[in-house]
Amino acid sequence: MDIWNSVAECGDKRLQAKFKLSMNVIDRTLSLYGCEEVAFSFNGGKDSTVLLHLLRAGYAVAESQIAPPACTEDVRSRTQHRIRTIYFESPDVFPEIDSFTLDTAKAYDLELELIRLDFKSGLVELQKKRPMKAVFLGTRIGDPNAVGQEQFSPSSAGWPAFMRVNPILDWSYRDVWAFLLACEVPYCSLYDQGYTSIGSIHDTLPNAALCISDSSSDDNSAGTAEGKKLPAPDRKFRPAYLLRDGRLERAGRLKNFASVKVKSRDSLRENGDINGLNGMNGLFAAAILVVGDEILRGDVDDILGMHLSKELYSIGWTVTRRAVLPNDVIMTGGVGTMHCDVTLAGVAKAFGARLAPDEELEEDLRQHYGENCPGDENKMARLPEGITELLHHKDAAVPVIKCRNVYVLSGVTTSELALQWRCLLESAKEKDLFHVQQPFTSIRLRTSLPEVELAGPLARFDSEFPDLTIGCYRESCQFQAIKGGDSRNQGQLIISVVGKEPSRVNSAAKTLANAFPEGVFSEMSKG
Ligand SMILES: Cc1cc2nc3c(=O)[nH]c(=O)nc-3n(C[C@H](O)[C@H](O)[C@H](O)COP(=O)(O)O)c2cc1C
Ligand SMILES: Nc1ncnc2c1ncn2[C@@H]1O[C@H](COP(=O)(O)OP(=O)(O)OP(=O)(O)O)[C@@H](O)[C@H]1O
Ligand SMILES: [Mg+2]
Repeated sequence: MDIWNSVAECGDKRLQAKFKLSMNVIDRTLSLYGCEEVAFSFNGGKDSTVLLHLLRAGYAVAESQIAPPACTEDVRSRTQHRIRTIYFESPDVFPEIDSFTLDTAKAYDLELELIRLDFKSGLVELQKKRPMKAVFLGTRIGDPNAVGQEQFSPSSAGWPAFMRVNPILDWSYRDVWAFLLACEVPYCSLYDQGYTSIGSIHDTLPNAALCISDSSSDDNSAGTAEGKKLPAPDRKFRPAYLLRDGRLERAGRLKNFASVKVKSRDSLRENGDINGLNGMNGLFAAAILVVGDEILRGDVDDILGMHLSKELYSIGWTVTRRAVLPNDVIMTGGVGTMHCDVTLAGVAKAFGARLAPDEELEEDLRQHYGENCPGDENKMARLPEGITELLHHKDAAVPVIKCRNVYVLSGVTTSELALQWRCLLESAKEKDLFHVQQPFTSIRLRTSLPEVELAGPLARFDSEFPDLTIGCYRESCQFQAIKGGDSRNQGQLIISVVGKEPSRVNSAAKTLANAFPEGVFSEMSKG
């Protein structure tokens, strides 16, 4: 069956959506540059195999001008252009990959150019001999060299000039296999032997998560590449399409096993490693960003922000800032149906990451919303690439989204927020994300004394108890104003003494009370 029909009939909506977008990229490229001035970079890997078949389908339509599904690849064989294909040969490549590439080129009548130079020098030579305006690549998000790339990315500075076109940039590991299996196209035999991403013979092994004889890999939905045992040569492996957790795709690449680095203080800070940093300097501080025009307008109180402040305070963390931001403060992306799309775009921008579809969150949202999921085109499930972890909890319908040291909570009522907070704390404990600290303790004293009488003694206590935070504010200015009084001199003063050591807090409160006649202060109830 041809590609268009196979995808149309596979019943996989997500794959169909990805396919549509990719075909659009291919169509735009061919319209822009023409078949003559583009090339396909093919190396026999699974990603470039997917791309090959997308290109076959795309060229067929572009050249025949017959709309799918009437236009099949058979029609293409009667059209003029063979797909110009470049393959950089290397002595370090697996023989299976090499022969699959050559056999496939023959089977689909590709116009193959073999290059025996490194990528850069090879491309320089190619541009001299027969220039290309654009090159199709099977780069996908998550590939080390995908960072910063879009579907259309000009070649980097120092490289010959051409457009890198990445039609399957947003495809997940699962999408790749769904496509190859649905279209029943041949792929390199190594993938049936447990290889999930193929580099050179020196850096690639079958994926330990697919090892049959290793009991630790029976459930490959969890765990990371680092720390997994190297597979012994006599072990048997399941095929690549059975890897359930796409995040383990590169677990068989040797660089992964060697990459347990000693973290420097700078790298911890750069990566927002809150555990590491806090552990070193003893500062447990958080900032809260609340997004909502209605709060800025004064229509709604920032109840959620207050709630979170109290929760953080109750686990011994200091809140250094609580900022309320307008919904449109973040200008990149955020075209989804939910305001949290905007928030995540902001987080991505702050960390210099791009938003990419996340199949795990897509699945969560699908389960939560069922058929009514507004994230039809994966818009709601776009997460900052490479820095995001989803924290699932059995009691919460949607996970907390962790982007390095930023936690995105989506609760919109205090009870939803309270539930998410509890789930977050439990996940934090289980995964050792951040530490619950000794809680703060506080005493609040109310007085009718005028400010001038209090100012001197308070300043002295402040320096006498440097480990405590001593504050003073007027009670309920808002209340006075509503009643129509002059709020400046009305309402009692509240003195708050806050610290971690209850004995110190008590002692400060007593010292203060003793400095004035009896009965001047009354202690307020907690809360
Ligand atoms: C057709 C083609 C174009 C490339 N263009 C660039 C480029 O513009 N900038 C760059 O840094 N690397 C470029 N590369 C190199 C790749 O980003 C990457 O280094 C390469 O795929 C090697 O991956 P590996 O080291 O995992 O084998 C290009 C590679 C190919 C095949
Ligand atoms: N030797 C090569 N010759 C031509 N193109 C290449 C070569 N190596 C990489 N590429 C291009 O870079 C893309 C990304 O390579 P990558 O290794 O990530 O994917 P893949 O080889 O297709 O699949 P896998 O991840 O399973 O190895 C390829 O799809 C291909 O377009
Ligand atoms: Mg590869």
